[in-house]
Amino acid sequence: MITMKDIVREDNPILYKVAKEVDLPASKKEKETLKEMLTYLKNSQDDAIASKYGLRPGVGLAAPQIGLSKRMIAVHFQDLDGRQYSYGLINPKIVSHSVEKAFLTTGEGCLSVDRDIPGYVPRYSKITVKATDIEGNELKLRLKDYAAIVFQHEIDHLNGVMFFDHINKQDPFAIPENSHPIG
Ligand SMILES: O=CN(O)C[C@@H](CC1CCCC1)C(=O)N1NCCC[C@H]1C(=O)Nc1ccccn1
Ligand code: NI
Repeated sequence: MITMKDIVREDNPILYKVAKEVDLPASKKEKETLKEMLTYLKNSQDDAIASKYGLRPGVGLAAPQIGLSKRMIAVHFQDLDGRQYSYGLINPKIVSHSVEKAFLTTGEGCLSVDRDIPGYVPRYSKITVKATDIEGNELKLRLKDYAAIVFQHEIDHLNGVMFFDHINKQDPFAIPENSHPIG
């Protein structure tokens, strides 16, 4: 079972590497790991389990965060329209995106960052993601707003990019042009 001790923190160089593509079909071990990542998210959102094991609630997790430099992510959340997303994805790729941007009014955090870093994180408001799921099916997901933000945060981790890299250094709360707030 993945717990907070398995999650690497921002001083770990693995978070700044470009993760390697997974050779398909994924190995038994890779599939098992991806399932465990999804289970972490579900556990972390269950108050009883989260408090019992001291889990920080998360809606997404990328393999580098558990010390594995492989292109695998898990997401488990409902968007603001109540749409449920629960996926373990292999080699996710953003194949197209809007010009328009969006940002969470709360800013962002990260399970690998044990401090609050204030500021808006501008991201594309719409993206299309292609990936392979745990069963080996090719997926094409059209995502917008909160869902688009979560997936971009996770795919960034596969490219060694952290949420704070996107915050405007001069004015962290500057409203990016051609963008809209979420939440
Ligand atoms: O790479 C992945 N991560 O670092 C886990 C992050 C991913 C999200 C951050 C912004 C977009 C994706 C994460 O989930 N969080 N960030 C740190 C603490 C809070 C937590 C969170 O937003 N929790 C949450 C939100 C809504 C409902 C339930 N729980
Ligand atoms: Ni993160």
